[in-house]
Amino acid sequence: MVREKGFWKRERVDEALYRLLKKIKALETEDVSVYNLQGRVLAEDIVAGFDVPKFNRAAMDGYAVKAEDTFGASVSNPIMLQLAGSVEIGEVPKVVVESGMAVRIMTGAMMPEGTNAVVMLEHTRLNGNFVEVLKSVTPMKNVSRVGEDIAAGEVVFRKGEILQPQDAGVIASLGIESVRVYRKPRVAVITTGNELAEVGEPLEGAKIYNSNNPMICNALLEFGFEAISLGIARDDEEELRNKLQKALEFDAAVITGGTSVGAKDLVPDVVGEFGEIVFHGVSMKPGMPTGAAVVEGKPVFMLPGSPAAALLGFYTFAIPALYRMMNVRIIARKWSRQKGVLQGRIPSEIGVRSNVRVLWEDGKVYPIRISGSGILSSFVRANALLVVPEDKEGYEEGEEVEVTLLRDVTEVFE
Ligand SMILES: Nc1nc2c(c(=O)[nH]1)N[C@H]1C(S)=C(S)[C@@H](COP(=O)(O)OP(=O)(O)OC[C@H]3O[C@@H](n4cnc5c(N)ncnc54)[C@H](O)[C@@H]3O)O[C@H]1N2
Ligand code: MOO
Repeated sequence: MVREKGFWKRERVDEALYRLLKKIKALETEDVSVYNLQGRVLAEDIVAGFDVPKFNRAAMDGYAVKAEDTFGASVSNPIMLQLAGSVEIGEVPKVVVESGMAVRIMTGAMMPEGTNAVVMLEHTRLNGNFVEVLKSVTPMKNVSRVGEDIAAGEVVFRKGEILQPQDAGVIASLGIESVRVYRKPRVAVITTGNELAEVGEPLEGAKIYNSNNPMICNALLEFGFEAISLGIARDDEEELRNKLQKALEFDAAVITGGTSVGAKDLVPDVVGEFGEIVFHGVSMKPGMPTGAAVVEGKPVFMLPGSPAAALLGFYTFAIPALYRMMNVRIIARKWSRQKGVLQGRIPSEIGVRSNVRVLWEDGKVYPIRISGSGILSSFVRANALLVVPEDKEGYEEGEEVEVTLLRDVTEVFE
């Protein structure tokens, strides 16, 4: 059957997309190793089973001391403490420190019993068996305390997060080997047209090379989806049916070409035999003849053959629909620049470029309080980076700043 009826009724893009998304369900979930989580959508909340760090540990190289022993120490008034040994990193310290003693310690090592602060190496002088303390420390100074990064019982990640390298780091630090994520859609790509030749074949007469298929496969890879090229279907109903049947073994299908009103534009009719056409014809340029169907719950995208229209149709409809299959809507993309009003002052040292981790939410930018280099959770509590350049002394509360997103900002469907 040839339609040759034109697009008198064209639907708005957002309405067409809304109706399509309502008809798509999430795929099933699977357990994936912490080594392979990049870009996967979390299907469960993750709760910390224990405190991170699990023990008080040194945050600087230097000497573990009782802070009270150092009170009043200065360069002009050094306080002498007796060197009582050293703590090896990764080992439970054997020394018990009493008043008047200091123990050599490295960043990350467990604080020995009896100590409550670390004097940085730069603020000491070794003198035989004695350590001269040149600067006093307050209790817990240069100590990373139990649960400072993550507290036991805390919900560290919520379902619907698109996982990033820092998340894998935090998940591993909690001793979790694998997590439940949505399966990634596997998408079949068919390009239609009698004029198409596959790259590698000779180009004869009025033929052109099939550029849409590699383009769409790469666009799928760009977002981490699996692409399966089913090659070219000639403008023949039977051939289209066969290819579509094969495509339906996967989770979704993208077909380009044959969506318009010409005598050879068979795609909507053939797809319509298999399932429900949700829309066909949208008020968008280029891409007016774009359509989508749902067949056995699987989306089938009918993109125009014109390459630029095909790619725009793909980004506009296929990307949101494929993320819908992983139960999320993306509100803002990773690495995008966003504006927001700063909710706290951010000081920065002149001459140093400060990478301040912040939370960007509803047009507001919140500085993340704990952001030392050892605190990986700061990269999870934050979703954006505010760079203070070398020549700036920071930003004031209330200033409008521009941040770079460190993760996709998402919303869950179910
Ligand atoms: N009378 C009308 N004619 C057309 C209309 C219309 O409303 N009324 N719409 C136009 C618009 S807008 C577009 S877009 C195109 C889309 O047509 P189709 O989706 O049917 O695409 P084809 O006719 O198959 O091809 C269009 C164009 O793209 C080239 N093509 C196709 N496949 C590939 C491929 N895999 N790689 C590279 N290039 C490809 C094809 O050779 C054509 O040049 O229709 C207008 N016509
Ligand atoms: O609407 Mo078509 O502009 O050429 O895709």
